[in-house]
Amino acid sequence: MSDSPVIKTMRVVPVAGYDSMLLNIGGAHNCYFTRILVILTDSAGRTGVGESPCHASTLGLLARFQSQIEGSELLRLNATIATLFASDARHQQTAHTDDIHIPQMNPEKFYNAAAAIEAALLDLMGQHLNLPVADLLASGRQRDRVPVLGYLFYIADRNLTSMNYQAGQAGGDAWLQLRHEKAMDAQSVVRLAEAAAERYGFRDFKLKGGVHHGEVEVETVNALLQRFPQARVTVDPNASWSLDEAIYYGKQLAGRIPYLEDPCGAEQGYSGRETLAEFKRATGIPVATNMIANDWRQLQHALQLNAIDIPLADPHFWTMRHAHTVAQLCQEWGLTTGCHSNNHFDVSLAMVAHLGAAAPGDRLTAFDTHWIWQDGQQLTQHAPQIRDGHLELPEGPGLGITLNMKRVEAAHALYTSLPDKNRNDALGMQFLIENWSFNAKRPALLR
Ligand SMILES: O=C([O-])C(=O)C[C@H](O)[C@@H](O)C(=O)[O-]
Ligand SMILES: [Mg+2]
Repeated sequence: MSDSPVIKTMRVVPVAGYDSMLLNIGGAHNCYFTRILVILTDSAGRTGVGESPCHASTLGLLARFQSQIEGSELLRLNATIATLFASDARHQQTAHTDDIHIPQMNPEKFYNAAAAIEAALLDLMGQHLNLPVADLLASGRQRDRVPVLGYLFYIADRNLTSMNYQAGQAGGDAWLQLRHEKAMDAQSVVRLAEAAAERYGFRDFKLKGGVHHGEVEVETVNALLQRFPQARVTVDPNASWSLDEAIYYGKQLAGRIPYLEDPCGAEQGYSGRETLAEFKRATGIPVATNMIANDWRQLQHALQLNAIDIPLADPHFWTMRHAHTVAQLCQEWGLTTGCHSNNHFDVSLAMVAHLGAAAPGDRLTAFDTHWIWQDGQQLTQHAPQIRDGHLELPEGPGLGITLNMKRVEAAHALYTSLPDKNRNDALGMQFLIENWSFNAKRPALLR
């Protein structure tokens, strides 16, 4: 394969940006969030990039993989990725998950590392072939824009902390201001949704639950539905409700929401897959998950139990190509394709755009993205755009993005300056509730 470009360098750049004090079952988002960029250069003088969540163990894995990537032939991408999988057999024994802020979950970050490398290789391959990455995924490009939802959070009062949360821009766009301000009740979440809809044109919303008592979160969903009667609104309590509670709240929302996300989880010796199956039978509400079907083995069990309808296959914890395979499976087996997200920069936004653009069929639920909380902090020359409730596929070959190296170096300098580089949502939460600690079965404010 002498005419293949060869990977010359692999640079791993941890980067940081700013976040709002967003509440979830794991606590409060820190004022900083961290990510990893994998930047590859090849012998044709091109640069490819991928992004992943940041964790010390992911950085360790990437350092280990560097010698397998440098010197490899771009056109042997399949073999290169297979070698990574073969070199890390442990990933097959442990369920992986994105939820790095939830302490008991597995810290093994193999998939995060492989996903960032694979995305960077696909970016280079697309540039080499003069094709967008969406055309390299097995179904090829199906659409030029992907429906995305407005991801809403309750926001704690940053003034109660000594942390470096940013203030909004007064007098400008309402979203850019409100996303930094306290929003702890239904009315202020509706105001946030209005501002997000005005800026991005959303017709779908997801409320991050697992924060207040379930009654309050149902009330917030009701308020959103009342304000946006045509919208698809849902809530994700991250399995903090018991099965009984989930059925109780589910029956209140049935018929008015398109699906519920991880309404309950493992309890009393039953797995989350088993309780979700019971929830579905009791309420008839479709179930989405990013907690209990995160690898092929978990997905198989979830489907055998008929526990889920929408596997939210995030390319960062499946890899882009495996997430696309999940989308194909959804298409063939009558499930709905969706995608989970964490905070991210615009390289991840481009990865999600290409995945969504290549997902086959029309049973696609609006994809998650946290980007609206990071909008303005892009690390590329032109970030992909969200307009009219859709994420637009960037133009050009590969991922269609070009890094802004000045911004990347600044984000790396910010990362280097941070005392605590792994995500820890308990820190901010302890300003609100003394000695607060994580409990998988309790919403964050119920202590
Ligand atoms: O759908 C989910 O479970 C998530 O988005 C997990 C995230 O970690 C979310 O809870 C967050 O960022 O606070
Ligand atoms: Mg979720």
